[in-house]
Amino acid sequence: MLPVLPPALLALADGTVFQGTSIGAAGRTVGEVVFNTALTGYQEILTDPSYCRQIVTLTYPHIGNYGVNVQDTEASKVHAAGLIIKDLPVRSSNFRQSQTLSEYLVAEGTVAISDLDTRRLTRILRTGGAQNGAIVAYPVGTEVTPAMKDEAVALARSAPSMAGLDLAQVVTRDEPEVWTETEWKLAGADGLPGFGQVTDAAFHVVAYDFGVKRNILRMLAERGCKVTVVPARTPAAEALKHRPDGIFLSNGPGDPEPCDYAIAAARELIETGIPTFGICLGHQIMALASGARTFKMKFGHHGANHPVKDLDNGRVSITSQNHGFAVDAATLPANLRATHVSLFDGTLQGLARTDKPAFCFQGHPEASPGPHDIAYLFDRFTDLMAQAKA
Ligand SMILES: NC(=O)CC[C@H](N)C(=O)O
Repeated sequence: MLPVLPPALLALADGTVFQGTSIGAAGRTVGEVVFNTALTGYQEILTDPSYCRQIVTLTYPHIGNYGVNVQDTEASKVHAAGLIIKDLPVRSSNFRQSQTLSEYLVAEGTVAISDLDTRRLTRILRTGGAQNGAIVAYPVGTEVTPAMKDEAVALARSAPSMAGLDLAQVVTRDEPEVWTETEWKLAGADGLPGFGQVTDAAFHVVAYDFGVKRNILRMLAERGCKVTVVPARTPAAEALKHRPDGIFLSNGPGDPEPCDYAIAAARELIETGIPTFGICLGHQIMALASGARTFKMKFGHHGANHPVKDLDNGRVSITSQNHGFAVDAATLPANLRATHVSLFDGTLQGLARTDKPAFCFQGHPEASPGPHDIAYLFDRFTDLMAQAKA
């Protein structure tokens, strides 16, 4: 006999209510509901700090097939406000599995819902744009009433709008940390699976943690960087005390515009001429620091198969994406040029300063999860640092 599962509701601020099954922690959650089209990588998505205050709908129907493991986490905890999926397989299997997805969600206190029509939900979000929502998970056997649905809609409407929210301060760290761990390999230097360590670092990078993903730090370390990860509010003068060869501006949640402390630090650091690389929120912060503007997109880009064109050589990369804001191409100052563009909607994907060794990318070259086509941007950063040192 199949187990009786606890009921759950997903309510959207527009009044739409879906009934499904709770597959995570009991309780309630609110956030901006977005959809991600990646086929795999749910653990990396859940733990990506950029999803703070967002409830993620995964459009791929079977989620949980390979459980979760110790290595694939992008941060020390789940950051997504909630998870929405179509179907949780009864069994999961993988040689690295340490928990099932459901066990993990319960342990992390993450409220999640399955067994609802995620295609219908995605169409609502795509047509009307991302909107706030709430998931309410009830105890087994609860009879869901119309009053409970009304209450869930009211909860969805109580969530603040993402526009104007500085969430980098919410997810950043308190103290600096030195990072030396390289990428996970099936067979490392000793022939065993595991992460490596950077030895004899060629470069020292100061990385601003606005919600940094671990794979970014690993890809920097893999390329010979010792990374000092610093809190979001670190003033430029403080960062310079580390005598960095390069400055990295990380990804992160929320609206870039209110992050005035980060914009000011980035402006000052880029001015020094130290090579600077920004990813996602870091790209937006570099653009704002250079005088461009950002705007809130209708439903953003969240997936692992977005084609992006490199305007310098025409090369198209399939990329990982997760952003709800973008830099307005019409506002670029004379010293900021477009280097990459999305082939989905023509929005800006990459920028470079014409007067300083600083560049940035809107998508996720660390691709965790996702394809590695555009990992060359990390090499561009180490090349810039090598040139500056020579
Ligand atoms: N992944 C990110 O860094 C996202 C940046 C920003 N929070 C956005 O939604 O656009």
